[in-house]
Amino acid sequence: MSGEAVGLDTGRRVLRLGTRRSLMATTQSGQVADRLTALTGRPVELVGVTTFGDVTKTHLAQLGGTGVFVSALRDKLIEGEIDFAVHSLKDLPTKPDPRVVIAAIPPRDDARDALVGSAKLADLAPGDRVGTGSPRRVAQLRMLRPDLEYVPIRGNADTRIGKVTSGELRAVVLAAAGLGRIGRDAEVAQFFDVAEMLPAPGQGALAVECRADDTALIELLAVLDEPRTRAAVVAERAVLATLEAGCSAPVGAYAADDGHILNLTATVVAIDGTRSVRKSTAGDPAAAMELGRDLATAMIAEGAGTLMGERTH
Ligand SMILES: NCc1[nH]cc(CCC(=O)O)c1CC(=O)O
Repeated sequence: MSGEAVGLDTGRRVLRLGTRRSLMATTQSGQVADRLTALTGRPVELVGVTTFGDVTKTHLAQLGGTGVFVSALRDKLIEGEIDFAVHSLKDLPTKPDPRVVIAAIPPRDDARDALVGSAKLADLAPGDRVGTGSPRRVAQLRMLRPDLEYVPIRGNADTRIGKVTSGELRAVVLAAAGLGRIGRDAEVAQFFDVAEMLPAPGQGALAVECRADDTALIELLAVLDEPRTRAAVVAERAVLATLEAGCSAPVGAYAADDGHILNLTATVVAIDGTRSVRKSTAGDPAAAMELGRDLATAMIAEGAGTLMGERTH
């Protein structure tokens, strides 16, 4: 989409939506843009932004910090070059940035992890090589299949799937939502039930972010918010924040409501897959934050902190 900005009339000018340039990012940004235009009549223009996470060759888990995909978009927001941004919620650091607000959390896509390859996990042969760059996935996969070889990989989903096609790896594990967004979900051999492989907190959900002082836009973007998804991801992220873990920690969490009660399950798994702490709880969606925080506190009492500590040297 494109169009002329109309002076200072914030009620009319084209809104600039900053997006990473990957197919996954432009697809999810485009969907949010179209939905916003459909609901409000406001035209939206996509503005491509290159992020450090897109150009670095460093393995993500070695970057040490969270939010490598996020900071470049936030910088553009603060500089006023874009009006809002769409992030994969699981890439957002739990530490709030006072300069920005999450103005909306749209309805969640598929939260599950998926195996791309020629066979289901149970049907792979001992020693088969499975690619994933995520300690959370490796730790949980090792619990299910300790006899496979787990190979750290990075790059966009296309690159990762290419390693299966080329025969370098037997399978790779990716987020189902991302595969759907790039039109590769037909290549999935197995969707992991959330009970056997807990997703990353916020997986499959998006965050629509704008400047904290842009009250008119905050009000406009609220039309995209879905309270049920928001409650679920608030609970999941409260687990992560209370555990003081980042997006590369072996922490899984998933919450969903049954119409009344929010059910939350979370796990911390030692990276070698030999030990884990896993707990579930349920409560009022209006108290999602406390639900997540209290569950994490109970997990820490059962040794979750020690398990996470063992992933670093
Ligand atoms: N960390 C990269 C990332 N961030 C969001 C997604 C997928 C989409 C989502 O979970 O919303 C992915 C790729 C993956 O984990 O396979």
